[in-house]
Amino acid sequence: MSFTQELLQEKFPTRQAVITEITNLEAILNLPKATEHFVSDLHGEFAAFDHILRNGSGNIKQKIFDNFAGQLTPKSIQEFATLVYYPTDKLEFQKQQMNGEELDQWYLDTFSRVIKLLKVSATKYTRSKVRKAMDPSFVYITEELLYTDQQQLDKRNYYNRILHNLLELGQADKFIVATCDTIQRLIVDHLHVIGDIYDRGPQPDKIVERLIKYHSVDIQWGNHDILWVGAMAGSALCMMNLLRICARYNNLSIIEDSYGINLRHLSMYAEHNYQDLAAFHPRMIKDEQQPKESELRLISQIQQATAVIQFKLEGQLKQRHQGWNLPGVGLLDQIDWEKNTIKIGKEDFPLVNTCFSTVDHAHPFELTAEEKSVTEGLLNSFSNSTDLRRHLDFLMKKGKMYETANGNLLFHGCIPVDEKGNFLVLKCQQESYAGQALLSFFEKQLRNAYAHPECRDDLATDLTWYLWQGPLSPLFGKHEMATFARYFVKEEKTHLEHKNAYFKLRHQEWFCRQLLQEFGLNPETGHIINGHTPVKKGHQPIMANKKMIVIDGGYSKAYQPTTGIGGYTLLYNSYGLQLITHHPFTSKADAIKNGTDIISTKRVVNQELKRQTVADTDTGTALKQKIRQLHQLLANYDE
Ligand SMILES: O=P(O)(O)OC[C@H]1O[C@](O)(COP(=O)(O)O)[C@@H](O)[C@@H]1O
Ligand SMILES: [Mn+2]
Repeated sequence: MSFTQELLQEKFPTRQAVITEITNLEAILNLPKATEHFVSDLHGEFAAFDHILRNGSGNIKQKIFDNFAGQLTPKSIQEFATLVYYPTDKLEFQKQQMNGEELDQWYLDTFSRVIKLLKVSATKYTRSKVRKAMDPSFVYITEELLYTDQQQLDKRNYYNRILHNLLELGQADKFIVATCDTIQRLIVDHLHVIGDIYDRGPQPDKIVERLIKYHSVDIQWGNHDILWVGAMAGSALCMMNLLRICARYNNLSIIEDSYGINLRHLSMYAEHNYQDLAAFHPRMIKDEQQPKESELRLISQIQQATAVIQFKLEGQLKQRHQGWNLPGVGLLDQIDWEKNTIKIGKEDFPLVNTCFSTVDHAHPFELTAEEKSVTEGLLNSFSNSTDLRRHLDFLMKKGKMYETANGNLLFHGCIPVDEKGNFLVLKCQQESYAGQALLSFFEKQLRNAYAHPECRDDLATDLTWYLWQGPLSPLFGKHEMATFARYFVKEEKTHLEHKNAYFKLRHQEWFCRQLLQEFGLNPETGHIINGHTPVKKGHQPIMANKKMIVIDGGYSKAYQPTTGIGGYTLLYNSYGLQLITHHPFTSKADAIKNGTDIISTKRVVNQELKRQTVADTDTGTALKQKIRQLHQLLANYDE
């Protein structure tokens, strides 16, 4: 008997136990496929993300429509939906609007509604799974209410008694909140986050905290997430990039207040060595409060200081890896200090907005003693931040370079290819990597770097930075990042970042099919789900005869003028795939008070010919395998 068989026998020691388990698993196979939810490029926009999780991208509202149409007015439907999304706040709001008998009646109506909604949200799951999704203190009552047949008079009295008791014993609010939470929990079974949780927006830490508590999630890393992982893995270059971006988006409080990393030394150093330069003021987002003048100055100084350290460290890295093709990186040695020009490619360009007083012209990549000590101190503080480490541990645990899920291929950026669609090859230490192998190579190196934060100048640590902006990085997908030129050169042609051929080819069905095959998926039924590149106004997120879906719709407020919307999400339920377009999120207070929902349109991408069941999913494949093993075990038991 194999080891697996022995384990199974221990768990199911009698013939009857095996038969019960087989029956149970067979029943699960016939349940409808549970709903998967896809989001991407959250970029620190916690409130919008939280709202989308709460409303299940419109799934909750849809269930209310389907089950209460004709019984509730559109306004009551919206109010009920808001209660399910934000039960605690909506209850408070409701209690300010009503009292006495009117309020009691509202509670009784609400009890029945939430129970009915819970019932329809639970139909796809086994009783045991539904029970696990409940607040333990209300399991007994909820099950009585869920599975009681109200049509029988005796039972109806019993049911009503429970509801009245909840009210009389002061448990009404707690019960409603618990039930709404369970509905939210059941409405989506699994969440896929296709990268870029971090940078630009104000609260990536709250997003990660929410994900840690979420019932089922996987993450495909984005290039911005890698900056943070890289910083924790000991890459000073990743750390300087993320600090520069935090300054650029006026988000330094994430570092100080959320992650408890003291920036005093950096601020003092920046104040001493840099002037106020408007080109380094933070990018201001519409509707956001302007910082005070003194704050603007300090942010500008910090952005300059971190940018200059970044450019010096880039030069050092370029010297360590001369074989890596890195245009646009470490350009400080291309400056003609007399003429105040820089050579980019073959041309010289005048420099603007310069802030190079700490650069030694003879050794432009060398950090000054103070830059060294600031950098060293910051790296240590990053590594000592328990919350940051906890968050990044979670990203490493739940994250991967790519995921295959129920026939679909999920990754943040691209698979680097040439114009004909051939996979580009990365050579590293006498080995060559391309296609799927390239992604696996990077993942292995990243895990290695993260496991050894004490090694700061080794290949694995430098590769974490390469993932951020290297030309063959699947998470980046451009030939270079023109950060230096965008700060210091006016000519726009130096700012161009050419996208990898992947981004043109992904419009072609044959190409997407080839990629699905490369990752072992069925090109007939699979889809590729991508983030990373905001879908511009007037462009289509669904491409290649529906084989490719790009869901970066711009949660990041800075990118909403480009996309013209508030973001996309994707739902994959038993009927197929639906793409949801969201309006920009206003605020939680607006959602509660005015019932503002942000769903704009829902588009069916793909409709299954036959409703999908668990048997058609990855879980189904695993269950069928288990059923086969149980049948083998059954043969060992006497009848
Ligand atoms: O808009 P900003 O802050 O200047 O950032 C632009 C930079 O961000 C990048 O687009 C990378 O970030 P994304 O992954 O969000 O696209 C670079 O290619 C580009 O240089
Ligand atoms: Mn990205």
